[in-house]
Order: sequence, then C-alpha cells, then structure tokens
Amino acid sequence: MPETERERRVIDEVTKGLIIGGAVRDATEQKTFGVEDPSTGQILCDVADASPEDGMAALEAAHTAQPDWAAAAPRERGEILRRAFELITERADDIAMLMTLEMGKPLAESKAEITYAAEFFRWFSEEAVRISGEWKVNATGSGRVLVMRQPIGPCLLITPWNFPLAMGTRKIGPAIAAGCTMVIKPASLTPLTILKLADILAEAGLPDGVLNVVTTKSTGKVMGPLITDGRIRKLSFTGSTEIGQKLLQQASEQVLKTSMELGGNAPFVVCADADVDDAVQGAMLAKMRNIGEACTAANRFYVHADVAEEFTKKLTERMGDMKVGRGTEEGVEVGPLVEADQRDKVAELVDDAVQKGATVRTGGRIPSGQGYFYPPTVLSDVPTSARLAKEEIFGPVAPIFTFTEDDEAIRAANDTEFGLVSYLYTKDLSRAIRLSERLEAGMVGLNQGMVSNAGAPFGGWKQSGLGREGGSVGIDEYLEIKYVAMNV
Ligand SMILES: O=CCCCC(=O)O
Repeated sequence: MPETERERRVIDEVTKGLIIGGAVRDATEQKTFGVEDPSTGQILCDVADASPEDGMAALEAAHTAQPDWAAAAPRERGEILRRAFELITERADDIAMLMTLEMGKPLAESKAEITYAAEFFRWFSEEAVRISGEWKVNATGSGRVLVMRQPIGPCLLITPWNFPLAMGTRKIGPAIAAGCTMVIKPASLTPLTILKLADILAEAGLPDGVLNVVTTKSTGKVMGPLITDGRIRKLSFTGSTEIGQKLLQQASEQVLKTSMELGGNAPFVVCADADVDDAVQGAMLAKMRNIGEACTAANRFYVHADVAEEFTKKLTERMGDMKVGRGTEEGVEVGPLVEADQRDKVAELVDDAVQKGATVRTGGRIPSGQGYFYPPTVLSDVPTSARLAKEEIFGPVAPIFTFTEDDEAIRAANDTEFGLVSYLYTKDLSRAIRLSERLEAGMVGLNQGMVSNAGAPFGGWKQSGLGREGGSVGIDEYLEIKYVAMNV
C-alpha cells in the first residue's frame, strides 16, 4: 500500500487500463491484477488484466494506424520524441517514485534510470531525420541500384521488470523514429511505469494507435496469438534466455525479424597491474547497479592472486557498509529484490556455494521482517563447481575467484554460453586491447563498471541475444531494406 500522500498521488495519477487505439479501457470481463510493493509485499493498486481478445484488439489498432504513421514526416516523429524526452526529464521525481514503489530500487537508482531512459528518446529523435538509402550505378555502367529503408511495420515489444522505463524507451524510441506502430506488453510485476510513459507520449503528440499498451498476467496466452498473426512484423524482447528461446520458436512461424536482449553471466577480470581502488569502484557499479538485478551485472569476479586479498577486503568493506531498506527512504542504497522467488533463488545460489566451500565475507543471509530483501554479499574461495559460476545471480552477490595467468582468466571468462558484457581492469594499454579482443562478449567495460549508453550498440553474443539496441544501428532493427533495380 502507498505509505504517504505523495506515493498515493503518483499511483492515483497513472492510467490503470489498457491503452488501445488511444482509448483507455478495461479488460474484457473487467479482470485486474494487483501490483505489489516488494519492500512490504502489499498491493499498491490493480491494473487491467488483458485477455487474448484484448491483445488482438491492440494489434488491430496498431495495424490500422501503421500506414499513416509510416507516412508521417520524420521531423514530426523526431519532435514527438524530443517533447517526450523533455516531459520525462521534467517529471523525473514523480516517475522515480512510481518506479521505486513498483520495482523496489532506491530513488537515486530510479532517477539514474530515468536519465538513461530519456536519452533513448533524445537519441532517436535525432536519428528519425537521418534514415538514408543508397544510389549507385551498376558495375556494367548501365542500370542503377536504388536502396531504400522503410518502416518494418507493427512491432510487438515485450519489456522486463528490472529497468521498467529504459527497456521501454530503448524499443519505443527507434520504433517511433522509424515510423512503426506497436503493441507493448510491460512486465506484470512493473506495469505502472510504462502506463505512465504512454500518457507522456500521448501528451507529446503521439497519434492514437501508434503505441498500444496491453497489461496482462497471462503473457503466453495473450501474446502468443499476436506473434503468430501475420500482421506483426517485428518482435523485440528483453528478458531471460529461456523465454527468448520460446519466443524465437514462435516467431519462426511468421519468420519475424527479432531483437533479443537475453541473459548474461558477466565476468569482471582484475589484472595484477590494475588500480585496485578503481577496480573496486567499478565492481560496486557493475555489481550493485539495480541491486544486481541486471543482465549486465558482474556475475563472476576473476582477480589476480597478487591483488585478490586487497580487492576482496576493500569490496567487502564497501558492500558491508551499504544501507539496505525501502527504496523511498532517504539514504537507502539497496532496496528489496523484486519478488520472493527472486530473493529465494539468490539465497539458494549462495547456500550452494557455501556448502561447496565458499567463504562468506559479508552478507549471505535473508534478514527477518517483511519485504524481499537480500543483503550485499561477498564470497571468496568460491569453487568453480558452485552453481553461481554458471548461472545468472540477478542479485547483490559478488563471488570472487582467483587466477595467476591472463590466459586462465580469459578461458574462465569465456567459459559460458552467454556473451553479453565483460569487464576488464588493467593499466597496460596493450594488454587491455589484446584481452578485450579475446573476450567473447558484445560489450566490454574497459576500466569502467558500466557500458550502458544510448549512443552505443547494446547487445550480446552467443545465448545473450540477437540484434542491437541504441547507437546508430538501433534504428535498423525497425527498418526493412528495399532495393529497386532500375533499367535506366
Ligand atoms: O537486464 C538488462 C537490462 C539492460 C540494462 C542496461 O541497459 O544497462
């Protein structure tokens, strides 16, 4: 339940229905589901629980709006995004409160996400007017090649609970810029932030039907028919590899273009020549951003034996000093995990490592009391047989392994089916380049604990996904290429 007048107001102000063709409506049979505050386990409010018919109505609205939206001037599309960027920025405090209430992260983290999220709109507002093609004379000298890039058509966007706003803007921004309409299904744990965003986009002038929001607890039943309906032309998903694989199978029926931002298992390599204080600072960010609930979170720390004890001691001190509590409270740095299952899975991974011989340097135990809290935890002497050496932790736990040769660190770092991001700390430029080249990941944080940047191509290798979001290639995911062979 909201605990203050302000909390009540930000929740009351959000639309709680489905947004289809610009109209807000209840779900069929008026079904709703509750949105929980993970710091108390209490229900904050109810939102519409869509049925498969509601999902199809949203698709119909997106399909109907597509031709006019594709024909809208690029400048108009860009200016809507720019206005939305400004509105998000102006209202950051209220959006942050909403996000903290439904997801749990501290207010400062919510505000940082809002800045990051808004940047996707600013970035793609600038890209909307730069969609270009190609023109050339055939090698033979006769005939011409005209290459044009056109909106792919209605998109289905499925977004996760961990970055409720940024994962929305990273998909919605390029779709709007490219001239695509869309149906978006936010995570049922955090639907309020996307509903708020939809209100902002309407205020910024987005025409009815371009963005349709379907909130539901029955994702498979409601989204399945959309994925296999020929009117959707693109599926973009951020979430687990397991669900991504299922979606890819469904998407193969209509041979949909897909973007998949899936799981990670990021290694964080600290070489003997690294600046240990910098590495600890980077580790705090790579591990504790979003309470560790990020696909980019450092999952395995490989630290050279020469600096391992110094690094572990300093990291333990920083982690142990963090203030844990409800994200809305002043000074809190670590909120609750998003739900009981998530917290229990983290605890299970820690218990497994400890049983196999890991030493708990700080944390390691679920606190008593309400909410889904788990303390910042550092584990040393972790055996490679521990489950958390292979599985994504998605929580505030830093397992530390040691190495003595660069080759050993790279082998261990790459020994995973994932390949989203790797972090590397070294002061030696040539080692930095050589090792970055050998890391099997779509992104490398070199002497920095965060890679997220609206102007850079975010995405993974191997089972971490397909496609890129952000950067100058981000818009390509929403465009089709057409080549016209000209007999001139
Ligand atoms: O869980 C992964 C979300 C991506 C976070 C980011 O963009 O930094």
